[in-house]
Amino acid sequence: MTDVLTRLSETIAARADADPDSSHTARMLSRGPEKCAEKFGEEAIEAIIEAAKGNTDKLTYEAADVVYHLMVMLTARGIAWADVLTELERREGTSGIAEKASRT
Ligand SMILES: N=c1c2ncn([C@@H]3O[C@H](COP(=O)(O)OP(=O)(O)OP(=O)(O)O)[C@@H](O)[C@H]3O)c2ncn1[C@@H]1O[C@H](COP(=O)(O)O)[C@@H](O)[C@H]1O
Repeated sequence: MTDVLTRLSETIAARADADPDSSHTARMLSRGPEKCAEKFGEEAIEAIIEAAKGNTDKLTYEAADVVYHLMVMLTARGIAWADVLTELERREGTSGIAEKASRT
């Protein structure tokens, strides 16, 4: 059984050729990668505001918007969700503190 994020990434990829009048994803992708990046930034700021306020219900809702728009932005730049998962897997088990120390 595929997880919801993988299913969502597949839906977004499939919407690339869809009608922008009936698909929000197709509309975003038709506007180009810069607009997709701008929209991701707007959604991230909305999530930041709710996090700062401590409004947990709204933060959960905004977080879902952020994830969706992150995936749309990645798709607009031709990056597969599977590649992001591969990068996360590569990092698994490595502390961020240890990783940062190894850079210096
Ligand atoms: N997860 C989402 C999702 N999250 C948010 N949104 C849409 O993102 C839009 C954000 O609204 P805003 O008012 O902020 O932005 P906007 O209407 O584009 O306005 P502008 O910023 O362009 O002026 C809304 O229309 C939301 O419905 C999403 N649209 C689609 N999905 C998923 O994508 C699938 C495919 O959707 P379609 O591509 O629309 O078929 C759906 O089945 C869902 O699983």
